[in-house]
Amino acid sequence: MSTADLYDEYGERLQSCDTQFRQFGGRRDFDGIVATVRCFQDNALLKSILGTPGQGRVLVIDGGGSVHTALTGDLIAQLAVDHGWAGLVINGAVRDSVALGALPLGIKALGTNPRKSSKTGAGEHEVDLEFGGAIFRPGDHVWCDDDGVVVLPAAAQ
Ligand SMILES: O=C([O-])CC(=O)C(=O)O
Repeated sequence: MSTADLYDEYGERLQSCDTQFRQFGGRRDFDGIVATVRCFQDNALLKSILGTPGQGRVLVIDGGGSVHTALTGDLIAQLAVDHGWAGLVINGAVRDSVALGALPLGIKALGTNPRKSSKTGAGEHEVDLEFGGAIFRPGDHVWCDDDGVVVLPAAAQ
């Protein structure tokens, strides 16, 4: 179902994220149960999460809107594919964008930067995130397509 059709069905029970993401993955329509991570210019934590079974979930990554460093490149995205993740929603940047477009993974992000992120592991996993006027809680359902990113709270399902 498209995000617009979902909005028509659920109305304001559905949250629509105002952030104007770009599409980078080889899958433009993707959805799944939300997992979350918050990290700022550091991608060791999200890499470790994407190395665990995704079971069709979407990892929502709040990088604080920074496009100063790339939070994901082709190696981390391939790790996500190999572990069964449906997609990534990144409030931050990616790199290796041409290679990302060839992967069977949804990837929404703000933009690109070739600069690497640090690898300290700083960040928080499975916390509630808020950006673009939407709240992403672990266990919610998120849908993404060319029109946007919408979230249905687990409580409204
Ligand atoms: O290692 C990194 O920081 C990200 C990266 O380039 C990749 O996933 O290929």
